[in-house]
Amino acid sequence: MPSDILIIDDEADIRGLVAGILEDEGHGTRTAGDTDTALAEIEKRRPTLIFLDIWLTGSRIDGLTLLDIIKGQHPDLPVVMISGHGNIETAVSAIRRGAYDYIEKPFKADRLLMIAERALEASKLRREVRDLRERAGDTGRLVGSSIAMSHLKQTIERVAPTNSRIMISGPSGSGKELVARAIHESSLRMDGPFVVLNAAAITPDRMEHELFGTENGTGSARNVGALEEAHGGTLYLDEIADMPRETQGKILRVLIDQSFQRVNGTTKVNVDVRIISSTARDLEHEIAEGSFREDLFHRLSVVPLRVPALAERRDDVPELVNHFIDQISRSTGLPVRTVGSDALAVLQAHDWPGNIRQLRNNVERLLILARGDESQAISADMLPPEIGEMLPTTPNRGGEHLMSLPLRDAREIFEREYLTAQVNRFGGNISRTAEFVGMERSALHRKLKSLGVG
Ligand SMILES: Nc1ncnc2c1ncn2[C@@H]1O[C@H](COP(=O)(O)OP(=O)(O)OP(=O)(O)O)[C@@H](O)[C@H]1O
Repeated sequence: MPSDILIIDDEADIRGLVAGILEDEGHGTRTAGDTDTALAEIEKRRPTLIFLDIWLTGSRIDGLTLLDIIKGQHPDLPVVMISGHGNIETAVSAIRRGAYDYIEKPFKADRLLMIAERALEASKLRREVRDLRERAGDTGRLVGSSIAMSHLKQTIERVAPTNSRIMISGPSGSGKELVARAIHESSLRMDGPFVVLNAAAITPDRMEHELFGTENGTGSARNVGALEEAHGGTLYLDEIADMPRETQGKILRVLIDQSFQRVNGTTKVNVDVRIISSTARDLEHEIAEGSFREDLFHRLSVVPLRVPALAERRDDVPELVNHFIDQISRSTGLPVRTVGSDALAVLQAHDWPGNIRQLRNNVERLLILARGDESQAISADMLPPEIGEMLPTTPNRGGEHLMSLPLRDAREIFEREYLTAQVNRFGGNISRTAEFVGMERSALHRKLKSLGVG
């Protein structure tokens, strides 16, 4: 993105000089000779960097007051003060008030460019860190207050500080990795690394390289493996059932010895790592089949923890939907939409075989594809067909969904639609209709009257 630098100085030749130097290096510039023009320029579009003269003769307010206003409105916008020889102290106090740096007149072109580039880089990094923090903090939060979820959160709090090995089981996409992260975040190792090794995504011949690292024969690591990287923290072994049997034996040795050797290595590497494993498969079955070592299972599964499928905690669906809408719109810039109660009812009734991951993907798709006015709630008829079609709908009611109505109202709508269609089908002949639908003629008459049909 091109930079857009605003230069605020009461002296036209200084403004011209600074703008010239910056433009020669490809920066975009704007200038302002007084504080009101400056505020108007900032209002027009937020610049990426500001050079601000401390002494502004002929302006309504002085440079420092303008700095306070800018920092109040745009705390992340870097401001570099331009100071004369006599007011270095003021420049220093400006830094205390939030300025990024100051440059003293007369200045060399190199120094001006260096300060500008450093300020732009620092502000870019700050923005990136904030985005990452926001995203990390957000994805790390376990959303849901259903009984099943509250239970899970309580268990996490209890087991997190204990350091014991945990085996998390649960269907794919149910949140096992998020649970492992939550355990790490509330453990005494929270300042250490959280390393993920997904056994399902690594070919058996690469597994030991990834887990133990490699050595070049001289005793030092060529590649550091996941175990070594996780020293002082937590190693999350995702889909542990996919570990080759031979590697299982080696992991068992690590658990017993608290040390291992790198591939092609001679040195003994000592590590202090807490292992959390996960499985979407039934490990007892894998053990019976002979594909998973029972002794390793018992070592890894000191505390077994089960993450329920989304279908077992449908109460969480509305909260999750709103959480994902916020999260997705923040990271993609898509507008935040509300979801109507009819659509929520359908989402809640769906079985979600792909669990929370599938729900999240559908929310994302909804936000991208949702038609209509942004301020209008997303209704049931906007849902992807495979979600909505599994449930009864009322085709002639403009998208209103039966699932959003109490039984009495839903039944009335259904009866009206059904009987109207049957009466039409028999050309208005009530006797034939009554015979087909299995009612007495007189009872059908009364029914049609009460429903306002005919
Ligand atoms: N309780 C929750 N609150 C908020 N987001 C959640 C929750 N559970 C899961 N998610 C989100 O759902 C997605 C899938 O979760 P995760 O990767 O933890 O599932 P998993 O069970 O480890 O999946 P897999 O079995 O495929 O490895 C992620 O985007 C995660 O952030």
